[in-house]
Parts: sequence; structure tokens; C-alpha cells
Amino acid sequence: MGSRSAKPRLAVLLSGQGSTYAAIQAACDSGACAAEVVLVLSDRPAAGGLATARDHGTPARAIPSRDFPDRPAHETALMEAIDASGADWVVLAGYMRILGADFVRHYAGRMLNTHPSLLPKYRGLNTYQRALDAGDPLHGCSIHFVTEDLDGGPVIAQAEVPIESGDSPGELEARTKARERKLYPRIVHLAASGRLDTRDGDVLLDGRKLQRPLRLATDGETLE
Ligand SMILES: Nc1nc2c(c(=O)[nH]1)N[C@@H](CN(C=O)c1ccc(C(=O)N[C@@H](CCC(=O)O)C(=O)O)cc1)CN2
Ligand SMILES: NCC(=O)N[C@@H]1O[C@H](COP(=O)([O-])[O-])[C@@H](O)[C@H]1O
Repeated sequence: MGSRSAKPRLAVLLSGQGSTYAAIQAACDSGACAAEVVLVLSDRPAAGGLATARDHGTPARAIPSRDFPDRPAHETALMEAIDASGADWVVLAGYMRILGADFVRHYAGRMLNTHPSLLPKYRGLNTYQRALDAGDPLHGCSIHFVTEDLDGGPVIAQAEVPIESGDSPGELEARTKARERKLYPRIVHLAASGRLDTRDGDVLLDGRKLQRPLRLATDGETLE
């Protein structure tokens, strides 16, 4: 029997219902993503994603921000839990707190986020309403390396979603999340497989600088 090399280990941070985490977990379970989720953390004890993780048998823990005197103290507790889990990568999956410089530096080059817009458009919050208010024809999501610059890190991949006449923010969000749940596990797989890197603000795939973000085709499968 050959040696069974351990899979790359993921720590997932979330604040909400956890459908993005669930898609990553499913990809890890099926082998589509060659990694293992070893820890799910949330700043919110009531986050649905914690229950999803626990139901799956994945270690899951709330580290409420309200239990700490300030942001750095909270993030130190997060780092201690993540590092104790042996995670190789930190995957933000709807984590709704801005992370400080020490945290970001500690995981530099091995922390990913998914953002519900076609960056650099609409950094921050309420992206669906902002795109609708602007009358944009297109929206989508972006997967990026996390830097101190909020939603400003190097963009790895994007999935476009047409905005349809009469769309509500909720309808646009639902279509965007459906595409995001296809894209993010694919990018996490590339990262965990050692094929993604970031240097000087660029993204490298297999050692070669990406000239533009990867794009999820309309078939929901092809990365181009
Ligand atoms: N330093 C960084 N931290 C985070 C990044 C990042 O790129 N750099 N990405 C975000 C995720 N995110 C959007 O994708 C995001 C999350 C939260 C906020 C925000 O304004 N949070 C407020 C609290 C909002 C609330 O509690 O509802 C805050 O932290 O004060 C903006 C964008 C994760 N962190
Ligand atoms: N600014 C960060 C942000 O808004 N992230 C978004 O939170 C959602 C989490 O959904 P989920 O809880 O169902 O996984 C995801 O769609 C992600 O893009």
C-alpha cells in the first residue's frame, strides 16, 4: 500500500446560513475538491452554517465577537483556533467581519474570499441592491485572495449573472449564489492542490500570471 498523503486542510469562516460552506463540504466529500474541512468557525452562535457542519460531523465552533473587548482580541482567538486545527487554507464563506492587518498577514497567500459582485465593482455590502439601482445588465461573484484592502485582493475567478427585468435583490442573490456554489469549490480545489499563488498583487496559476480572472462558463462547469 502506498503512503496515504494527508489532504490539505481547510478552515472555513462564516456568519450566515452556510450554503456556500455546504457546497465546499460536498465537493470535499465527493473528491471534486481535494481537501478536507477540519474546522468551521463563526462569529455568530446562531449561524446556520455551524449546525450544517455539526450535522456533517465537522468540528464547528462559535467565537462570538461580543465576547471580546476589541477586534484584535477576537481575531487572536480565531487565529488560535485555526492554527490549532492545522489548517493550510482559510476559506471565508460569508464571513461578515472586516479582518485586521495581523490576521490578514498571518494567512497571507492562503486565505480566500467570495464576494457577491464583479469586482472591482461594488466592494463592501448590499451589492445586489446597488447593482439593481445602477441599472446594470450584469452582476455576479468574485473569488479573491484576501488582503487588508477590503474586497481589494487579487481576483482569481468570477461568475457572471445576467440581471433580468424586474429582478428583486433576493432573486438576483439566489441566481448569483447558485453560480457561486459552482465556482468557489473549483477555486478552493485549485488552491488546495497547490496550483494557485499570489505575488505582487497578481494571481499565478501553475506558476503563470493570470492576465484576467478565470471565468465560469454559462454551462456552470467550464473554467475559461
Ligand atoms: N481585511 C479584509 N477583511 C475581509 C475581507 C477582505 O477582503 N479584507 N472580505 C470580507 C468579506 N466581505 C465581503 O466580501 C465583507 C464582510 C463584511 C463587511 C463589513 O462591512 N462588515 C462590518 C460589519 C457588518 C455586519 O456586521 O453586518 C464590520 O466588520 O464592521 C464588508 C465586506 C471579510 N473580511
Ligand atoms: N461581503 C461578504 C458577503 O456578502 N459574502 C456573501 O455571503 C453569502 C453567504 O451565503 P451563505 O451563508 O448561504 O453561505 C455568499 O453569497 C457570499 O458571496
